[in-house]
Amino acid sequence: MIRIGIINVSDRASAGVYEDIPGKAVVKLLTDWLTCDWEPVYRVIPDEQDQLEATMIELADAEGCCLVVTTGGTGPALRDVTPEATEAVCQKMLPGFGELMRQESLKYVPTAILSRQTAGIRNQTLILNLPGKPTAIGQCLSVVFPAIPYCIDLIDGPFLTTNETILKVFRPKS
Ligand SMILES: Nc1ncnc2c1ncn2[C@@H]1O[C@H](COP(=O)(O)OP(=O)(O)OP(=O)(O)O)[C@@H](O)[C@H]1O
Ligand SMILES: Nc1nc2c(c(=O)[nH]1)N[C@H]1C(S)=C(S)[C@@H](COP(=O)(O)O)O[C@H]1N2
Repeated sequence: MIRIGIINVSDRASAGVYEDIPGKAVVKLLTDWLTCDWEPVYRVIPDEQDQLEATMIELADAEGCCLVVTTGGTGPALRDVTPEATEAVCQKMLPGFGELMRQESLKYVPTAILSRQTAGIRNQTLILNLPGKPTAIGQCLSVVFPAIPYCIDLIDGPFLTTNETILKVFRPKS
């Protein structure tokens, strides 16, 4: 079974102050888009770098997720450490993901440039950061997702398929 990790990184959501809306939004989008069998491995944790790194490692190495999507903690605030945690656990960074998501987000908010969201590879797992704003989830994920299945092919992960009438993926012809 294909497994995809979702980590909602938020002090307030993890404390139950508000609902983990961004994490649930990721699950909903993937459910709508993916036609292959998959299951979410879901976590809600505070903005603590040690805990975030440990959770990313757990989902990648122990839970076998081919993709781990984080929400929140990408901004300039003191407690925002998601990109640092991502860099710490990845062997390779893929800065194009952050560049494209910021470019897309700028169509909606001038504060898009405040997100340091990035992506990287840990062994056979792609780790991708999204901002915590619930409205940012679809805006960011839909613009980068067309490249994600091929990225996972390149790290010898499972073959992801989508409903092409909703979201078309791109795989270069060999
Ligand atoms: N579940 C949610 N419901 C409503 N708004 C949310 C939710 N999650 C995030 N947000 C909004 O997105 C912003 C950024 O999310 P993020 O999770 O990074 O929050 P934050 O301000 O760093 O604080 P916290 O870590 O306590 O969530 C929040 O300030 C809030 O406005
Ligand atoms: N698409 C989109 N991107 C966005 C936003 C948004 O509302 N929509 N908010 C921005 C703001 S205000 C901040 S501070 C940064 C970081 O958010 P985070 O700390 O929740 O990850 O994301 C930015 N990117």
